[in-house]
Amino acid sequence: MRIDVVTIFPGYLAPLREALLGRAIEAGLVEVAVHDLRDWTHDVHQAVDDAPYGGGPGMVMKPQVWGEALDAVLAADERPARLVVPTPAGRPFRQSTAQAWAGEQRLVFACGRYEGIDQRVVDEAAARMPVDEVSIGDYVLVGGEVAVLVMVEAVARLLPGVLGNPVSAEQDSFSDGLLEGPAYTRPLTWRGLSVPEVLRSGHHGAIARWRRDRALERTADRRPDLLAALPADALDAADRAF
Ligand SMILES: Nc1ncccc1[N+](=O)[O-]
Repeated sequence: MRIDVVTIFPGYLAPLREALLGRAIEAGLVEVAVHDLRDWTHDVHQAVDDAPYGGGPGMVMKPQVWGEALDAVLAADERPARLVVPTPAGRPFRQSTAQAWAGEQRLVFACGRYEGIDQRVVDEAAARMPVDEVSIGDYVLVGGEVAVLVMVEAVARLLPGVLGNPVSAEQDSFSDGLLEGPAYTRPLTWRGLSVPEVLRSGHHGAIARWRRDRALERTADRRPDLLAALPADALDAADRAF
């Protein structure tokens, strides 16, 4: 997969080259190219924004600059691309979104700052490629760069070979619609607190049942909305206690 990010703060995306993702890039599992939007300005001030039509606070990013930038970035590789625009006004980004995007050959992220990007950039792009305006949460960040770090990590870890043990991608929180329950490792007792007996029993059936009960309990407590959204057949008789 090739990932391109267009931003006025390329330095914000430096963490993409660290750790897990850094190794995936070195292994050629994913290519990442970060582009400075200002490279496509032509004025001495390298202006990327202007006052909003209709008035109101803040500035809107100019369509001409974005149009030239996206044309150039898209032309750099013939693989079909999906354009992703992080925005608080977007559809929610979920694990299912990450799973869907993991099948893409190319993702191009357009990081908006200020009050966003002139809508015509998205509308014009949508005529020639899939475009997703997505939000990582109901709070307002200063720009889309942090959201891109979140989304790239969520997608890249699903790519074959990126995670050491791929099974854990399936057993993630959300992959079965429930939150993950508590996890424990050595020592057996720590500051007077012991690991639940069942996890040391070697009885895989009981362990699986205990883990599901803890996941159901935690989901009912912290995310009742997820429990309510589960398909009817997702809960078996033993689950219905929650
Ligand atoms: N929440 C956000 N705030 C600003 C830009 C992007 C955002 N997002 O969630 O993608």
